[in-house]
Amino acid sequence: MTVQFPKGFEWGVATASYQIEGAVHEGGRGESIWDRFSHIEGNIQNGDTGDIACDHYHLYKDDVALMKELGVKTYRFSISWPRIFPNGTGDVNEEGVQFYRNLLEALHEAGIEPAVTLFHWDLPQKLQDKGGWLNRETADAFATYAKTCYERFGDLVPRWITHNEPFVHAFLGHYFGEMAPGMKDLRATLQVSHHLLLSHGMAVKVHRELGLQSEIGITYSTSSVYPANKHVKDKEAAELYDGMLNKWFFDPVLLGSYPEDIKSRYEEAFPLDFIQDGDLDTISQRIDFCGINYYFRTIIAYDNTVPFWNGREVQKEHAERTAMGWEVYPDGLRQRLLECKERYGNLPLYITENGCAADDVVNEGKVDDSFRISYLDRHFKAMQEAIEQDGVNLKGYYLWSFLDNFEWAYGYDKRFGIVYVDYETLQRVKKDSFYWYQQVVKENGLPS
Ligand SMILES: OC[C@@H]1[C@@H](O)[C@H](O)[C@@H](O)c2[nH]c(CCc3ccccc3)c[n+]21
Repeated sequence: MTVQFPKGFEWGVATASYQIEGAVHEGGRGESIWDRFSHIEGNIQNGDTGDIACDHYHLYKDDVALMKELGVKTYRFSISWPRIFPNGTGDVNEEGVQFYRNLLEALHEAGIEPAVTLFHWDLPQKLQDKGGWLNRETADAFATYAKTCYERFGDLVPRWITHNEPFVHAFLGHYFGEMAPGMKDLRATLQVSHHLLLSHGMAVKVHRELGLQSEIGITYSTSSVYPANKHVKDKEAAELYDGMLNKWFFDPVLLGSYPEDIKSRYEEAFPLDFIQDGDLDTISQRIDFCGINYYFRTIIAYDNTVPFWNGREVQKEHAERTAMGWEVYPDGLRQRLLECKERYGNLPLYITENGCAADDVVNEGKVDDSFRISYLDRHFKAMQEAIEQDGVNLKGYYLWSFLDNFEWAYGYDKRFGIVYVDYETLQRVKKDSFYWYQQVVKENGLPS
């Protein structure tokens, strides 16, 4: 018995601009915060940068041809804001517009539907110089950038995603400090996260005002959060961590309010006075779908040395892990999808990212990545159970990632692609998982 998906389920692949494009000084592109951050000694493993990456900027036609061979219905990628507005605002860079029109036309020719992410962390440096997302005016700049993209590309884009993972950009970029712009300040982090969500709402509003036929949503990083054991302290800590990681970002958009339990703890330390009247109405504009990026589950133990959410991540002994050290836990995906349905109702969901890093090597022109095939197979089974048994309104899946690419602070060591990239020659090599996924797409299901 094969594992069958509903008719019309959309199979896709995903990438992001800074991670694959390269050509950072070409086509009129302005500097982004990731150009600045990756060129600071010590920030990125092996001193890697996105200067060349997969050189997708020059090789996009070959990459689209590979996607066509793969047979996917849809392709999620991000537009680099500093290619459209080199200074963040002001004059539009026509060369940048032309690059994305060329890409969109190649996808259209190939019969592949684009899902375009407006912001996947590569903020124009000029805006960062004026405070970045700490500055409420960056939300206005984002709405102008979004409007320009709708106007220039709207005829070729059926699906828009405002933001990729506001939690990661806010917390890893402004609290934990391991991502651009490399800050370590919780109050700043919460102000950034609010302005990210506000800009999302403003961009949705503009989309509706233009009366576009396309659909629009937002993509969240997410994880199902489990208490380390049955103690009430661990359960409370898991609740607060879930509030910090998930509810803080999902609730304002889908319920129109911040979660009280974690909000009151933050307010004990500082006023959340960056939240202005009317902001939550703007943020909670109706959206057409929600994107879910799931990779692993999270286990939390009570730890009162951790401020605000009093919990720290603990690792399950002897768990199966990917090359990122992330636990392979497919049931956590089903759990998280069900939680979303139960808390937010049954709005359409897409898995906008899922996949795994593995230590892939090329051997006589082939890459045996059976571990990745096993990871994907088990997550597809969990998705299918969520649809068939839990009634989750899951409409599609974007595999992270189409190509091996620049894995942020980890550089190029971590390979997530179903297509291997030789960074010396930029040659692409189809991994075994490429052929396996090609079959899944063709059959709309798994051989059991
Ligand atoms: O790490 C693999 C990919 C990145 O290459 C993508 O650019 C980014 O969108 C992305 N997000 C995640 C998950 C991040 C996460 C952090 C903390 C909690 C839950 C999820 C994994 N990935």
